[in-house]
Amino acid sequence: MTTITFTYLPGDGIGPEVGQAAIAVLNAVANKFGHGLDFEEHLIGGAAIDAGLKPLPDATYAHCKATGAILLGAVGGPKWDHLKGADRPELGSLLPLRKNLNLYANIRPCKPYAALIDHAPLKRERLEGVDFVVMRELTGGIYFGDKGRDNLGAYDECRYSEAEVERIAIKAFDLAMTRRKKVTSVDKSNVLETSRLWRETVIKVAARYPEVELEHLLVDAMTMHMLTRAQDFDVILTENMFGDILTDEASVLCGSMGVIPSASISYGTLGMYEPIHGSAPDIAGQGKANPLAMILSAAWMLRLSMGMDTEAAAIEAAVEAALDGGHTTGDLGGSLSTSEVGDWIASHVAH
Ligand SMILES: NC(=O)C1=CN([C@@H]2O[C@H](COP(=O)(O)OP(=O)(O)OC[C@H]3O[C@@H](n4cnc5c(N)ncnc54)[C@H](O)[C@@H]3O)[C@@H](O)[C@H]2O)C=CC1
Ligand SMILES: CC(C)CC(=O)C(=O)O
Ligand SMILES: [Mg+2]
Repeated sequence: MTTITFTYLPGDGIGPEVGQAAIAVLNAVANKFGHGLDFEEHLIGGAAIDAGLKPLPDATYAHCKATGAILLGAVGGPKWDHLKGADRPELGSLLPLRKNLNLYANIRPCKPYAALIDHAPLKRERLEGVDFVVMRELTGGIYFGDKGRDNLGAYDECRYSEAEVERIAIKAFDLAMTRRKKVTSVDKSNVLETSRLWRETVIKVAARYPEVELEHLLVDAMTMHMLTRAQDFDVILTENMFGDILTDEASVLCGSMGVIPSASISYGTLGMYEPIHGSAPDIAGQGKANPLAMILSAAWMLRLSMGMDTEAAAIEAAVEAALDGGHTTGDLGGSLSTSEVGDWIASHVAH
């Protein structure tokens, strides 16, 4: 019997709500395919702080390292906003987890579901045929630089080494080779030195992939191109902060923040899987959160960390069926609660 083994980190806000829905779906997958399900739930972020622990408790990190497969909800929220530096959930738990596990490649897909095209706030012709993936660098850049306050004000340092740019570029080009063979690299090389290094390095890596078309765009213009000619993109390669911002924008093409999953990977099967959204304090505790991004993240965990393609595909088919049938939360125009959507998908997987 194969066992689905992972670390479950519900975190804060809607994290535990969408997490519970994903666990229900994973239970259904385990039953349907005759697998064991072995996961431990650990504290992270504000939930850990409230329990009197560090934002990333040692036991949490140790278990993540041991299983090498992590399903995370979200961390942070207004309750912990008064905290400073590494005492904050975001800086003290999520970022070190990504950095210490060397999860440098964050993959975020944008392929609007047919059932949602008329729901999105853009015209149908802007959305039909859209199918791109953002390859976001995740362990470098401004989020990880020296930061602080001094007598002049405040500062956040942005650094990238050539090796950091090269390895994420290789991931993007390798992915493009399995798709439509186009990489769009997004930077701000008209102003930033890190972006100049980024562009030079991407050009060097591109020389090793003669079949792949390479396009460069500046990030400010990219925010416009993404809404006006999204069909032109295949793999979008970008640094940490630009990828963070551009993928929230991509959620507009997909109909909601609640439908885009992500995988954070490096080498081998190690991976952390999480929705692109945050803890959504404005809707937390109300059963309104859309669990699809979390459920799809669980599917990616099965596929990328455990090689369970069939099981992942079963979840993805159930999500598509839920959307086709209108079994959705309010953000997508439906009337179901978070757990009702999770249960609907779990029962679809079970049949
Ligand atoms: N990976 C993580 O743990 C992340 C954590 N955060 C943290 O989350 C907190 C809230 O940040 P925000 O800027 O409000 O971003 P957010 O992504 O939590 O929410 C932005 C908007 O999208 C909506 N939304 C998000 N997820 C949704 C879902 N599953 N279903 C329906 N609607 C959804 C929210 O209601 C809100 O209106 C902050 O403390 C932030 O630092 C933010 C992003 C990622
Ligand atoms: C703490 C943030 C960097 C998390 C975030 O917004 C993200 O990874 O999308
Ligand atoms: Mg973000």
